[in-house]
Amino acid sequence: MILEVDSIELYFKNKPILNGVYLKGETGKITGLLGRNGSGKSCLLRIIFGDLKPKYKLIRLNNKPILKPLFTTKKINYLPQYNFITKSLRLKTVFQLFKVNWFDFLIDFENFSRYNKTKFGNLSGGEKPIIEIYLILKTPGQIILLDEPFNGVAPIHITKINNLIHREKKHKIIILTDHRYNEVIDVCDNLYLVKNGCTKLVDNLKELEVYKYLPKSALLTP
Ligand SMILES: Nc1ncnc2c1ncn2[C@@H]1O[C@H](COP(=O)(O)OP(=O)(O)OP(=O)(O)O)[C@@H](O)[C@H]1O
Repeated sequence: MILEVDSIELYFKNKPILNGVYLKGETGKITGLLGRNGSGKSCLLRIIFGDLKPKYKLIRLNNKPILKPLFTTKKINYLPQYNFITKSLRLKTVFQLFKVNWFDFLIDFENFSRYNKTKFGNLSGGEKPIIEIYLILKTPGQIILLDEPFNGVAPIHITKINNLIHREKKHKIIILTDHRYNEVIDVCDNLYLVKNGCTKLVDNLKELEVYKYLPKSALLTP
């Protein structure tokens, strides 16, 4: 499946945020969005999900225009920047509600086994997104949007999440954004830079410095 987002124009009051954005995601590929704070990455994900209505947008799936919000089609799962799981629910109940296997989760994240009766709200700031990312990736849906999945997550768990994303991408379109650019570069097949309201497909990582998203010499040398 191919998802294309085209000609997005978004304003808040009269302030232009996005203007002429194009983005493409494909099954089997992970697409990354990089950009400075406030460049419009989260807005773009919300426009794709369908809960933010821009002045103009074109969204196509396999070349066919999609006119209703994608979230109404059950094809798409979205990880927002805020925690979306009810704090008072115990983890085992959360997994039951999402119809995701708790014991499969423990194969990847064995140190959560002690938490099966713990309430979601009692997890640490970095543990909560691990649960939410896992559920978003494992719930049926062919398009996955992840807004800052690595935020607050320890490096060892980022590696596990990246492995999981790699496994899931075989039958999904995955689009993610995060400021941990090394991790984004590492996991993504395609990268876009969001700048001045537009997207630029990044052909060469050096462009991230040229377009002043990264300071000079920030890229890790092999
Ligand atoms: N509901 C809103 N009303 C007015 N302005 C908004 C609203 N939501 C977002 N904005 C503005 O739109 C711009 C883009 O916001 P967005 O959250 O998409 O940025 P971002 O690239 O995701 O930033 P960050 O990397 O800091 O999360 C910002 O200038 C923000 O202040």
